[in-house]
Amino acid sequence: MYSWVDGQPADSVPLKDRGLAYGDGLFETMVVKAGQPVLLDRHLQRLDEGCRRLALVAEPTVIRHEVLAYAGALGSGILKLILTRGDSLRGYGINPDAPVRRILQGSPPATYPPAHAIDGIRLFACATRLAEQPLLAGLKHLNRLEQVIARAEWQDAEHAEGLMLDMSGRVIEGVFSNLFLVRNGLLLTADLNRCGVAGVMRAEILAQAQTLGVPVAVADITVEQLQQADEVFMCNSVYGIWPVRGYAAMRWPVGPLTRKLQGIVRALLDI
Ligand SMILES: C=C(O[C@@H]1C=C(C(=O)O)C=C[C@H]1N)C(=O)O
Ligand SMILES: Cc1ncc(COP(=O)(O)O)c(C=O)c1O
Repeated sequence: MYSWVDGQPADSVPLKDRGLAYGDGLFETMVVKAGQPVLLDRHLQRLDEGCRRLALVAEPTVIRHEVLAYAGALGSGILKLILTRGDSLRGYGINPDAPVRRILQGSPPATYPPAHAIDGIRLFACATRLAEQPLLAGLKHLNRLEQVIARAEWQDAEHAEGLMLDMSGRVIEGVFSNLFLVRNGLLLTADLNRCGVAGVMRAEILAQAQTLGVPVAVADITVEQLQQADEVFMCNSVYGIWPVRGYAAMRWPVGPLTRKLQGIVRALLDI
């Protein structure tokens, strides 16, 4: 399906686009089912927060309207929304008059091996560490070189995802997912105030767990805590939940809370 730029069919952006020059922008990747974007409100909420923190002046009503129209035309698949700070001349200085650019791209539904969700995955131990930058932490901004470098660390099919630590050795997230662990009935995910992307699926899982009455915590996670976990799983807004069976020499069974949350998320994503 054709991409749209500022609401019009297009397959290119100007060379002066600041998303290209500096990664000056944000993106959202969402699943579309029967013409409807799944978890749209959460995606738009994160985008709004990103716009606020980067001082990007976007038009939320126009964006929502355009995403819904594009999703309707796509039918089912993956919708990627990119916002950039539009055009500027050479140099970092912002042109306050340049309108934010909206890019919408559609692709076919994701085709991950069903075994990832059924049997669980092994995590590659990424050597690439996440740098701490509270100004950007949590945002899904366009500067994703850490993830690009980390994803190039492994090519084998044994590892479906990689685990990333921060510079201090805290367990943060996957290369394209967030991490949860379960220990003595408590569901724990990493504090993302220094680095990491605050995933839409992570937010949904925290909310669903609270509805189920499961105690949840958002806190720093050490490698020792990971080792002692009863269950570990990864999540993102496209594949839902993948149980984790192994990381380095650590092993975990696929546990009951992982399966329960997986069932809820599968129903949401219709997978
Ligand atoms: C990097 C993108 O999106 C992320 C990756 C996935 C995925 O590969 O499953 C899903 C959602 C996002 N977390 C992208 O370019 O769309
Ligand atoms: C680094 C990183 N962490 C986490 C996620 C999961 O985010 P979401 O649940 O919004 O798909 C992504 C997806 O892009 C990501 O790139």
